[in-house]
Amino acid sequence: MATICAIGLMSGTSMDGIDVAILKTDGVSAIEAGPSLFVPYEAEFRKRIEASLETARQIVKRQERPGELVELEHEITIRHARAVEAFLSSSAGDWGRPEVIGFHGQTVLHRPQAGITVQLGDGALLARQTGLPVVYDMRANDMAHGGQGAPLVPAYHDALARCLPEPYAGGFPVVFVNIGGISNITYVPAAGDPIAFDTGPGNALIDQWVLREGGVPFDADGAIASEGHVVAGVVERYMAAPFFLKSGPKSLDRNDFTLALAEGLELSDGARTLAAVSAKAILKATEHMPEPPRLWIVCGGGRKNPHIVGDLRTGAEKMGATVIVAEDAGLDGDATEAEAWAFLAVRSLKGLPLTFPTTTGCHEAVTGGILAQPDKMGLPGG
Ligand SMILES: Nc1ncnc2c1ncn2[C@@H]1O[C@H](COP(=O)(O)OP(=O)(O)OP(=O)(O)O)[C@@H](O)[C@H]1O
Ligand SMILES: CC(=O)N[C@H]1[C@@H]2OC[C@@H](O2)[C@@H](O)[C@@H]1O[C@H](C)C(=O)O
Repeated sequence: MATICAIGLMSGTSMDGIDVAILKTDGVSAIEAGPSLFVPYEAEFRKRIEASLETARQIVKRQERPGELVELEHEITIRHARAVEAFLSSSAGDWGRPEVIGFHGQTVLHRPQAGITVQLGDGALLARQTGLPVVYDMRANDMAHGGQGAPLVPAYHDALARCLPEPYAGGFPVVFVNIGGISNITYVPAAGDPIAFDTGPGNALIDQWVLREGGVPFDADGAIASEGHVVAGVVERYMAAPFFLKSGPKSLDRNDFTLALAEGLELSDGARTLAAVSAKAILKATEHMPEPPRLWIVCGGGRKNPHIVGDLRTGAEKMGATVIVAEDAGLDGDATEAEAWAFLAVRSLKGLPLTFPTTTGCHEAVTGGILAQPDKMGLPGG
């Protein structure tokens, strides 16, 4: 199958900025990842997005944009356009001529039970601004087919798991863990569709905690947590949530877990305890896997928190597994999600499924996304 050069854009639940990546892929097994770029949001803008989550709770129909959401969507889109511009004027510009952009946007509401998921991002505007075709709104069709609308990265994780370098090649079952604001896993068996679901809070609670208690946006390299101890009772209270008993498919809204159960802890104990919660939530996912995984590959910003990774490694090794970070397998753990959006855009153009009954609970494997051309709009392939 022909390969296509695609840009992927992700602004995740951590709301810390825009990840940009570029990929040459056939959307199936050929994957050549190029450079990537992270364009951070300044604290003020992150606060605006965070505040908008409250406003977004009023949304009943997913096209609605109450209050400040109209302006915010415009600004988020323009910021993505500038990010693409900056990316293409760097060395990435010489890497390949992009034929399409996969645009995630910013999730401000995700209520799978009510069949609604809202990502702020105006694909048509991005196409006009960049002069490139844009595939966006990739979660909606999955939901329209009975799926959770998340996670979508599994199709990419599955493809990556099938082309791992030595000594990791063929070590199935492989589990990819993405520790973003929320964490999610993809279980890749030797044969058959991947199994995926959100596993619980990733960095979002830690970020909220250290911002509120310590005035910093995240616990860089787990330094704050290094001064603290795990308060086991608090971990247990978080782990008592009914969410953990459910098997997949399941997905979370950023606000499904809050700091309420950590109230009263001292700053460093809170950071350490919430890191323990993140790791425990990921390990808990093994109860919903057909077999214990042999290899865990950790992606996302949380792989830089040594407490989350350390606790995960301790628990996984007890189950006979090896835990590595994306870089150990020659991958870029900061860019995996953005690369995934490039990969999914190519799949969308080719009419290939983005999601499967085992990843989101959709009734059948379905494609998705809307294609916006710089000068017209239509469905991919149309
Ligand atoms: N050096 C670091 N040490 C500890 N944590 C870090 C470090 N760098 C980033 N992080 C954490 O990673 C988070 C960003 O992760 P990531 O970019 O994977 O999130 P995201 O794109 O919002 O993901 P998702 O959509 O999966 O929720 C930051 O908010 C921070 O908590
Ligand atoms: C609705 C939404 O934006 N969900 C995000 C979020 O962040 C992590 C987890 O929760 C995952 O379900 C998803 O993102 C990744 C990229 C996904 O769809 O695979």
